[in-house]
Amino acid sequence: MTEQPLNDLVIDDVRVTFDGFVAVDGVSLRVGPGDLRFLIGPNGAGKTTLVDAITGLTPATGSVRFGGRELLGRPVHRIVRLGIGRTFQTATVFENLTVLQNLDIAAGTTRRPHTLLRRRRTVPDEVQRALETTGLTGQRDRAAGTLAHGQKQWLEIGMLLVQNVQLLLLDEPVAGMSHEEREQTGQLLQRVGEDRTVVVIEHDMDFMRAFAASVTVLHAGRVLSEGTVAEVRADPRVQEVYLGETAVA
Ligand SMILES: Nc1ncnc2c1ncn2[C@@H]1O[C@H](COP(=O)(O)OP(=O)(O)OP(=O)(O)O)[C@@H](O)[C@H]1O
Repeated sequence: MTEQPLNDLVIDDVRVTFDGFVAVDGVSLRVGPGDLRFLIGPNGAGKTTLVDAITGLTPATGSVRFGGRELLGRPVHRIVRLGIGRTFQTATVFENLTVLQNLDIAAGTTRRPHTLLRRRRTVPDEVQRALETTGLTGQRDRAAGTLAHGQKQWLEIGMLLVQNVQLLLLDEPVAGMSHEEREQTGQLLQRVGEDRTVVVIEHDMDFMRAFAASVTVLHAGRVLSEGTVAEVRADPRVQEVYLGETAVA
């Protein structure tokens, strides 16, 4: 096995209930670095709730381990410190600050607030690498609020990279993007996923088909199917669930 077990995400029998309603009903799955796992499923399947459980936003039972460490029961900030980061459907960047300043703040550099706002000659290595990986080098002095929609999402991913995040959980990263932005985002996720563990919640089946290395299908809080894109597309249970929705097959 070439995977580093240390950075495997191992989810075992996770359950989340809201006032007796079971939103996640005993989900188990495993994702390793180098994989690009897409988490798909109809509305209400439990995808976001599962990610909320992993990141400490909602209480859950069972076990979620990353790098061998149990995450369930830890507060959000401690989970972040273990190298776990997520994005939401709407990018959360500081619109009035430049791309560089956003990355600086995410990197937690020790500069004081007033010096953070000043332009500077040297850029820390991890910030430079994040600019290059996300293709934002040419935009570094632009206010984040003036970026195109896709660029804001890439900046948000860059903000996770400078924090040395090893597990990225991305919620519909290409929603609202142009075709070209989707292609670029897919390539970015492939680069990021080469040596990190990446889980992408997605409704866009074309994007999933083009870029997923593996797929987990959730339905009614449970894992319905799992495998390569071809395997889940061929699964009659998946076709049944998606009948009348976006065609998977
Ligand atoms: N805080 C909450 N309180 C009560 N029910 C909730 C809460 N959060 C989610 N749910 C319910 O849990 C179920 C799973 O929701 P979740 O948002 O995880 O689904 P999803 O697969 O992410 O759907 P979508 O693709 O529409 O975002 C839904 O029936 C939802 O209504």
